[in-house]
Amino acid sequence: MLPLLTAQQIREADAYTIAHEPISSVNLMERASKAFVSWFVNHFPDKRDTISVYCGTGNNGGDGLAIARLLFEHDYRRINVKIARYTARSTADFDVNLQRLQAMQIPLIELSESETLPQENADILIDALLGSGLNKPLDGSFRALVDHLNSLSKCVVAVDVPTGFYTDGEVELEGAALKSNLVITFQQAKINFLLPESGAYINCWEAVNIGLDTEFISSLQSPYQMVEDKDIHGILKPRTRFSHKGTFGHSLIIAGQAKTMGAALLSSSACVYAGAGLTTACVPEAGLTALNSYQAEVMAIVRNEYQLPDLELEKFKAIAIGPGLGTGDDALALLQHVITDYQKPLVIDADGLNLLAGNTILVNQLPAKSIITPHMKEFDRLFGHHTSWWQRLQTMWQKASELNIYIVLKNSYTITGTPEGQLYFNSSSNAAMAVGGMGDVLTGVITALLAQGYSPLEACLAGVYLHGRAGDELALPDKLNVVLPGQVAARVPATMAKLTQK
Ligand SMILES: NC(=O)C1=CN([C@@H]2O[C@H](COP(=O)(O)OP(=O)(O)OC[C@H]3O[C@@H](n4cnc5c(N)ncnc54)[C@H](OP(=O)(O)O)[C@@H]3O)[C@@H](O)[C@H]2O)[C@@H](O)CC1
Ligand SMILES: [K+]
Repeated sequence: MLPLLTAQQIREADAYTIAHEPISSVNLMERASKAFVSWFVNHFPDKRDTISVYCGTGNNGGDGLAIARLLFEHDYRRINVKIARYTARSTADFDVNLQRLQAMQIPLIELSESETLPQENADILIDALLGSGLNKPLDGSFRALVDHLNSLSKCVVAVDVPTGFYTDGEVELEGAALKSNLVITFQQAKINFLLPESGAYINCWEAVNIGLDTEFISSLQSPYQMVEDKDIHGILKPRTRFSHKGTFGHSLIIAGQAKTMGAALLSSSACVYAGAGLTTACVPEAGLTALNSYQAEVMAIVRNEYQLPDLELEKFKAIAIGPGLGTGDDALALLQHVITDYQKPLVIDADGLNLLAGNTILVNQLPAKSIITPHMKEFDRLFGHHTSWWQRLQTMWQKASELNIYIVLKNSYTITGTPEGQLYFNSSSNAAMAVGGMGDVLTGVITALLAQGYSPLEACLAGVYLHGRAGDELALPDKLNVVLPGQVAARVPATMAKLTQK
């Protein structure tokens, strides 16, 4: 796991590395700038590009000055530097790098508050105005400069953080930040890069290693963690010889109505592909033919709207309820039945969540360690309206612990909130997976992992990662625009095989 740090913790990690490696802060700045430049030259190999480096007078600006010098040394000769001298203060490392730069043949101008904004003819703008030191929304000259640069629609590459963008805490929707095509960020992703609001400012980001002390970073108490490939390798176990269908558990998926059988088919099929020993789907009679022809491996319990089916709940190792279930009285009665009579963690998705919304009594009765898998709207229906994703994180943190459940909030970087107060960001998946039915597949995968004896936390982390990674393997090599949920389900066994190879 990679702990994700707040701006304050990043400063602590910088200071710790400087004191204990030891390395001088100006040399750490040089190392960070070199890491930026190595990535930059690979992405922008054309040395005839004209480049303007915009620098503030803090350490982010110091990086910008070092980057300009290093790029010049890499034979990028059509480079110029513009320093926004909007305050009399500058950092010592900025001053050192200004002296180093002045010894070179690089055109440099200083912008003062009263000056009109500069003409800009460069192809690429490097943004080193402000970084993680941002402590108030942009206004005055910085705001005017950022608005001006945004209006030019140039290719912007930000150093560490786009100017004006908060790395953690609420992203002000009205606030201005410099929109960047690429952010080359130091050491690790910043928390807000992983929240949807960043989409308006950051097209893509890349973290480059600058050698901050990783042991110290791991020792910092951060509720925010990034799940990596190696973590899932550590969770998923290969199947052993002499295992049989009983080894991998019997799961029950309660889903579908006549018109929404697709959700039941996708979730139960994904459960089969993700390795449950046996899968039974509880569906209406109208869906039986579809179920039998779509996925022969799934058994059925037929239900009608007038009486509760005899489910024999205790014989199932894992139960999921909700995909396409509807929100009628019969669905509510079923949900009440499984919540009150099943003694193990449940997986609840889609209409199961819509039924829970506003039903505080039922929410409070959820079996301990149950897993709910809302998307943003379902989350808000359950826990109230939120105006930002940062707020949602705080609610998730609070509710997961209060209700003793796992909350899997689906998004580009799906977040799993735990009763212990951790928030895990998933690192797989891609935009081609934004298709209806993808969540039903995730429900099936998580349920299958529970049935196989993985703990609820393992089932959430591995299920979410596996699902996203299967989608990546399908979409990324050919840059596909769309992958279908059924394809993702069918891909899961191959992805799982890779993640269980030691
Ligand atoms: N530390 C290290 O070892 C390493 C750090 N590195 C680099 O340092 C960067 C962080 O540098 P930094 O802390 O100097 O802050 P930076 O972002 O340059 O801002 C400068 C000053 O601007 C001010 N300010 C804030 N908000 C403002 C606003 N809205 N409008 C106007 N002014 C505003 C505020 O000063 P204040 O106004 O509070 O006096 C702030 O201090 C980091 O992103 C990375 O690039 C790397 O080299 C690796 C090693
Ligand atoms: K910046």
